[in-house]
Amino acid sequence: MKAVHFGAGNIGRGFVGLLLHEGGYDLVFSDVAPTLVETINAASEYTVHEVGPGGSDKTVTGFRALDSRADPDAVADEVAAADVVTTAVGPNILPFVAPHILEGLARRDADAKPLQVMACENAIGATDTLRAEIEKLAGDSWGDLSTRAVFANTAVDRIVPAQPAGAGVDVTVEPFFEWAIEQGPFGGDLPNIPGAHFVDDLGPYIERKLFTVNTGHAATAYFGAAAGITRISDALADPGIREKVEQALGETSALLTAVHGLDAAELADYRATILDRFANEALPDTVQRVGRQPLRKLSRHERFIGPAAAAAERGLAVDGLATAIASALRFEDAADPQAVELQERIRTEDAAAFTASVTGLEASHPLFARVQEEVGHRQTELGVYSA
Ligand SMILES: NC(=O)c1ccc[n+]([C@@H]2O[C@H](COP(=O)([O-])OP(=O)(O)OC[C@H]3O[C@@H](n4cnc5c(N)ncnc54)[C@H](O)[C@@H]3O)[C@@H](O)[C@H]2O)c1
Ligand SMILES: O=P(O)(O)OC[C@@H](O)[C@@H](O)[C@H](O)[C@H](O)CO
Repeated sequence: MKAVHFGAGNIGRGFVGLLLHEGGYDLVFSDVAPTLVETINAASEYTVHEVGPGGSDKTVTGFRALDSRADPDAVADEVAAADVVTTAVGPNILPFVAPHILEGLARRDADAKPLQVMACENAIGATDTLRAEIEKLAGDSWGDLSTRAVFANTAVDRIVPAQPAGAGVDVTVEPFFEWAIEQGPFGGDLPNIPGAHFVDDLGPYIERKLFTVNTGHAATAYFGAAAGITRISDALADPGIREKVEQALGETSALLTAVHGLDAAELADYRATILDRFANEALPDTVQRVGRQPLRKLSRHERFIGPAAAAAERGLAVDGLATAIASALRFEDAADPQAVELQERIRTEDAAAFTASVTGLEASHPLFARVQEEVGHRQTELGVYSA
């Protein structure tokens, strides 16, 4: 069995690649970073170091890597002959992966089993987004090609920090992981991924994950950055920060109970487990990595505005989420183009226009005025004019 995985970065090697290897797949990584591709091809095995309570080392073998910019032809051939294709490139990169999958489907034997495609990104419906990109590119030819692949949404959860320079292909990760996958699209012929669980309705799983793990993580990062803290575990060790993160997560849990009927006591346990994971001192994770791309994180269906908007529509509390959003508006990182753009725009756009374009909220939405108010506070703090 063969799996082609796009994005040989942190989660690609430290989670998706590891589980596919354990499931018996030969692994072909496809990436656009030539040095990373070379380093992977120079190694015959790599180690996934799980650090923290219960962690152990896992060895991955049977892999190689391709540079999809230098050798798109080889990537298409690998996709044509693969059983599974996965991605972990970032939701904004999916349009650049789509042409490779489409070309692979065009070259695929029409009698072969359908290719099983799963995007493993932190976003609701990421595989649907990838499929839509492929369909758009294919145009009229999609009618024939669509039978050559099945597409399943997934929710992946494992914290994989940025790896230190010199680590080679090895990856340091937390021991915890969870991978939930929609099972309907496979028609009973499930991919062999040990430890993954297949579910009928992914909606509650992806929302529970994104609006708890990722809301709490990003809130910890932005509160931590505002306090001059670098490590996520140090940020959460600050009682004032922890209290604010817990307040925001109390609100997202109330929403998940209201929308999906999730049990409040089980959600409390889930939150406690997650905060323990953030507090893992053995994991060298930073507020810069977790807070990266703040414009994406402040967009309409993401970890802050998504749950806060839905909560406001139901008349549920949003004070904790609004405080986290206010902190996100203060995130600065000269090495992160979105953080630079965020700070530039907050200095130059009026509060209402900024709120509308960054969050995607309509001015009439019950959350709009609250976010606009936080934008105004930030502008006052910066001494810039707000209309
Ligand atoms: N790191 C985590 O803890 C974690 C956990 C769950 C989900 N995720 C999600 O996984 C995705 C990747 O995150 P990451 O932390 O591994 O990031 P990363 O930056 O470590 O890895 C991304 C990789 O994608 C490669 N890439 C960029 N453009 C590409 C292209 N066009 N084709 C192929 N490869 C390309 C990059 O070179 C890089 O190696 C994101 O959507 C993230 O939200 C990350
Ligand atoms: O990858 P992002 O930028 O969407 O979010 C940063 C982190 O919160 C994220 O990578 C987590 O570590 C991960 O989602 C844990 O499963």
